[in-house]
Amino acid sequence: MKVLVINPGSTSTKVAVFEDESSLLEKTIRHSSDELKDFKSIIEQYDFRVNVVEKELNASGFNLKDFDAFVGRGGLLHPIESGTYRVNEDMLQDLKECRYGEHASNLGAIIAYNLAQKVGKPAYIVDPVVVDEMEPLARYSGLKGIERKSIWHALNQKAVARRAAKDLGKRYEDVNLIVVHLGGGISVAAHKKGKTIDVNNALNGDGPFAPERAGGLPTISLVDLCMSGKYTYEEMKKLLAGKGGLVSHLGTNNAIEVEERINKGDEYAKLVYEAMAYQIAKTIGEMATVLYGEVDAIVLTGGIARSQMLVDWIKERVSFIAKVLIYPGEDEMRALLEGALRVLKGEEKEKFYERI
Ligand SMILES: Nc1ncnc2c1ncn2[C@@H]1O[C@H](COP(=O)(O)OP(=O)(O)O)[C@@H](O)[C@H]1O
Ligand SMILES: CCCC(=O)OP(=O)(O)O
Repeated sequence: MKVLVINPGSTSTKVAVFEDESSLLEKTIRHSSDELKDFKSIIEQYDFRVNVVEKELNASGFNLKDFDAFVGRGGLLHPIESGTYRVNEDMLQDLKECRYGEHASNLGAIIAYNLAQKVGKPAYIVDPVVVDEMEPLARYSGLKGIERKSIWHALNQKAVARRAAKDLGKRYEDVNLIVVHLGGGISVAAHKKGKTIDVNNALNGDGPFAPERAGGLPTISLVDLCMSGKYTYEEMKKLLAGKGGLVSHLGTNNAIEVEERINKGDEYAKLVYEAMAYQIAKTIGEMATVLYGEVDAIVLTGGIARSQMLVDWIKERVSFIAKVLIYPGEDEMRALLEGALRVLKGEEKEKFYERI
């Protein structure tokens, strides 16, 4: 069975082809903040991202007719349980309207579906960024009517958490982990015996700043900026998610470039990068309290977990809590494949998304 996997992230588009469990192609195409800056919305990026996918397929001699199924990273829908969902009209409508917000992952289902339609095959998403297992206490903010939301790297966090539990010689359902995904956005989650009971909103809300996200901000200063007349509503949203974090301070979403600058003696770049590590460590500390200090391991994953510099800064501050395990990069492409295969092989029932 041949499956095409499409994973649009905020700083990259990842494309993979699998024949059953074997990988035939895995490509990551990175997008600089400069390259994406002129798109007014995520949906406007559709042609650009599809071209990226088609170019990779053509270059490697694949044809859409070769595929039995298409699977995309799942985007901003209403909160749902973990699983493999068949892409349907209800889902497409919410994603196209960006009813629950804008993020590159909204394009995963749309691209997978449109390519699948051309050859009459099914399209799926697996564990989208809105998988919600938060406990009631975690949902409260200090303002009635504003609820904390579970928007995170659910797909990779779940896959890597299972791998870490296995490496600890235990089942995922028997361990407590704090998992940190270090990507264009950063999510820090408390996994308690197989359920993610709390996580920062990696897109907009709380938690550390990230390569292209502002993270938690002093509220009155934020209100002042919103009311200053300098920015429209749309510009303000883009400032917080897209032009925040490293992009805001250093003009780039590329952590490798930041490290190059630091190695050449850029002191400001070093301060900003270390401040990001500081905020990540602080959020790990918060999640340790969520787990009453009973933490089997802290797990660092995502693209920036490849950075020795950032990992060392985080380790210095959190190693007293639990051992730190590093899984650089991500398992998202294989996790998407496995979710689709479970359904295609009849091992699991496909789920259907309904608009509410
Ligand atoms: N070897 C590396 N050292 C430091 N940072 C890295 C390395 N490889 C990738 N990155 C950074 O990881 C980030 C992207 O992470 P990734 O998980 O692929 O992101 P996303 O899926 O959110 O686009 C970028 O800032 C990129 O520069
Ligand atoms: C929308 C939450 C997940 C996220 O931030 O993904 P990226 O790091 O790919 O932007």
